[in-house]
Amino acid sequence: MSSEYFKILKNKVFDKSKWMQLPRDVVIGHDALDQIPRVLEELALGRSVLLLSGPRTNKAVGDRVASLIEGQFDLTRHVTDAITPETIRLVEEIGSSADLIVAVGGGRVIDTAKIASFNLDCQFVSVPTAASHDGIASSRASVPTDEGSSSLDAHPPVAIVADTGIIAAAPHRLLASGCADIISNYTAILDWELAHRLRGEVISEYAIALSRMTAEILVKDAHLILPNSEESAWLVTKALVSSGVAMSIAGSSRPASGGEHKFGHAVERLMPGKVLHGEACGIGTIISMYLHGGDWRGIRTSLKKIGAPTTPAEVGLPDHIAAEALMKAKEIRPERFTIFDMGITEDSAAALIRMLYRE
Ligand SMILES: NC(=O)C1=CN([C@@H]2O[C@H](COP(=O)(O)OP(=O)(O)OC[C@H]3O[C@@H](n4cnc5c(N)ncnc54)[C@H](OP(=O)(O)O)[C@@H]3O)[C@@H](O)[C@H]2O)C=CC1
Ligand SMILES: O=C(CO)COP(=O)(O)O
Ligand SMILES: [Zn+2]
Repeated sequence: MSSEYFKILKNKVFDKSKWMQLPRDVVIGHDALDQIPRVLEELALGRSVLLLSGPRTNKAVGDRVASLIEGQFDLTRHVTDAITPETIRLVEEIGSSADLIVAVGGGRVIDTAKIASFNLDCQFVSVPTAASHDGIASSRASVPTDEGSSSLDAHPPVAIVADTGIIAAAPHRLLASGCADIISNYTAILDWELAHRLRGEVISEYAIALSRMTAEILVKDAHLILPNSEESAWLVTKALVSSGVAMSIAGSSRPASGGEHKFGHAVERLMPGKVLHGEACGIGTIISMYLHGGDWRGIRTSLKKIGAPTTPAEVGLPDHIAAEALMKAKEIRPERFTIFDMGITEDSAAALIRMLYRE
């Protein structure tokens, strides 16, 4: 092995063209939460655990996880209610002597743990309480910033424990949002291939194949995705893990995030907290697929079947904000070339919103 390889190892700088990081243990199923003590013992990373959760999930699931591991591990708990540089720094302070962070919650909690553990040089375990996003297993972390850059290099969880009972009991809106996050892989891939043809951007055929296959399986099984069903929770969680692995293979979020995600990030900036991540990305996928000349009606049908919103109005987003988000999308992470960089104007953005969401 080259000396460069060792230099990379020593400095913990991950050259994503050479180095894929993947989760080690993945436990998905009924009562999976009960496996947490065993998973932590087998990881043997130390006794000091920071348990991180969100305001809602702390009571519902955080308390259960705490009761399973306290006594066996030296436990500190913290509830985080947003993902900002400040909230991440606070987690880093509280967790400065932790051997491991256990993140119990939605995407914001998991991403916070991902970044804090990466910066603290310790591992984290992902305990999703909802199948609402494909960051469950990914090595990327999404953070809104003023510059518009929203995806950071981090590391994947060392283990994932996804309890299908808990995920099935979460509001269906969250599960549908996770499905929409997966369905958006279709246009993310088209954007990546476009950037490859037009700009010579390097693509990963393996990451593309896995990402596309994940979306295809989900769409094929759309009729099985129902509220309050552990089978549905299991299907969607597996898809989210698979999509996260595609990102790890790519070394970027490219196979799962294109123009539809930039639109989603723009919506989040214009109306923070109004629309779930996957919901906004799903709505953006319809426009992106239309512009790519693909089967945008098929995308809309799949989203509807799953119970995900297909129009800005359904999520309380006024048309003019949706049009503004479409214009703003290209300012977000401008180095990521997508179909939305191909000449959208204010007039065409407004016309697209009117036409695609009124039919
Ligand atoms: N790193 C990556 O690769 C990816 C990252 N993301 C990021 O993830 C985030 C989106 O994740 P998402 O989960 O949609 O949003 P949030 O983490 O904001 O969660 C949405 C809401 O759902 C609540 N919730 C979670 N689980 C349950 C449950 N079991 N019962 C009731 N309520 C529950 C949360 O509670 P609480 O208040 O307790 O938090 C929160 O209020 C975004 O920041 C996005 O950018 C998305 C995709 C990929
Ligand atoms: O949401 C993601 C994939 O679903 C991650 O994408 P971003 O890199 O756009 O944050
Ligand atoms: Zn996403």
